[in-house]
Amino acid sequence: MTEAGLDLSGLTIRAGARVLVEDLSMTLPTTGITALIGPSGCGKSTVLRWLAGILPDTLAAEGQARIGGRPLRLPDPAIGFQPQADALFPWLTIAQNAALGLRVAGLSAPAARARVAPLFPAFGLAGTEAMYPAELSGGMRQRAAFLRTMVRDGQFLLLDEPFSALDAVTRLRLQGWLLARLAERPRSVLLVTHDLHEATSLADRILVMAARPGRIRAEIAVPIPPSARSEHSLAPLRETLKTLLLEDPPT
Ligand SMILES: Nc1ncnc2c1ncn2[C@@H]1O[C@H](COP(=O)(O)OP(=O)(O)OP(=O)(O)O)[C@@H](O)[C@H]1O
Repeated sequence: MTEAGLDLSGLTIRAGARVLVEDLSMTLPTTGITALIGPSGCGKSTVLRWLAGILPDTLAAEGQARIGGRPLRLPDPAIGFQPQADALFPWLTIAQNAALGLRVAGLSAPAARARVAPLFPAFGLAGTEAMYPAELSGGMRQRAAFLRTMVRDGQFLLLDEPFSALDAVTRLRLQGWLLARLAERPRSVLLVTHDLHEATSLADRILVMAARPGRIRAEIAVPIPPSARSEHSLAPLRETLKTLLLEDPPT
């Protein structure tokens, strides 16, 4: 791992007497995509929420995390978190939604608006500033959510199933679009997904979680360079992942 990467160790999360996540450790380098996969309910979103500093008070957590050697703050300015689906507020305009993360971080409304305004064209959202989420397509809403997450400039982006609500073509376009944004401004992405095609085609590394309690059961590097990845070349890796996931008994 590079010096300024994120190191998480010994994370245990409990809901009362129930252990949701047990002794989970992982590292994230400063750039690249790490996919986090695992059966439904194994604790993927819970781990992301803890890293983002928004775990509900009803859950108790212990564990250590450091970024480049310094302790992680909860919440930490180096971390950007995007919850499941697009999670835009329907009563706010796209410009207000996009500026929300900066407002929460303490910027005034005019300063936050000034920061997000120039980014609308690069996110394919020019002309949507005064519109409301319901007036946009699913792909545009998702790009607005990305804009809100990425404008905060955290080095580590935690993305919880960012493409799952999109149709297949929009999903492919947006996956390519995300790779282009990361090529412009390299960051480290922790991508939660249920889609093995998505995990194998985008990630450098795949962490497989097991359930009850949630823990990492395998870490698999994707051995094929992105330019050489194809349905055919990735098929054996997908089979390996499918086997690992099916070994976990259903809830
Ligand atoms: N606030 C909470 N209080 C009690 N239990 C919770 C709470 N939040 C999550 N859980 C439980 O923690 C477990 C993990 O949930 P989580 O949403 O993290 O799983 P997941 O792997 O992200 O699932 P999915 O893939 O279906 O989104 C589940 O059993 C869930 O019921």
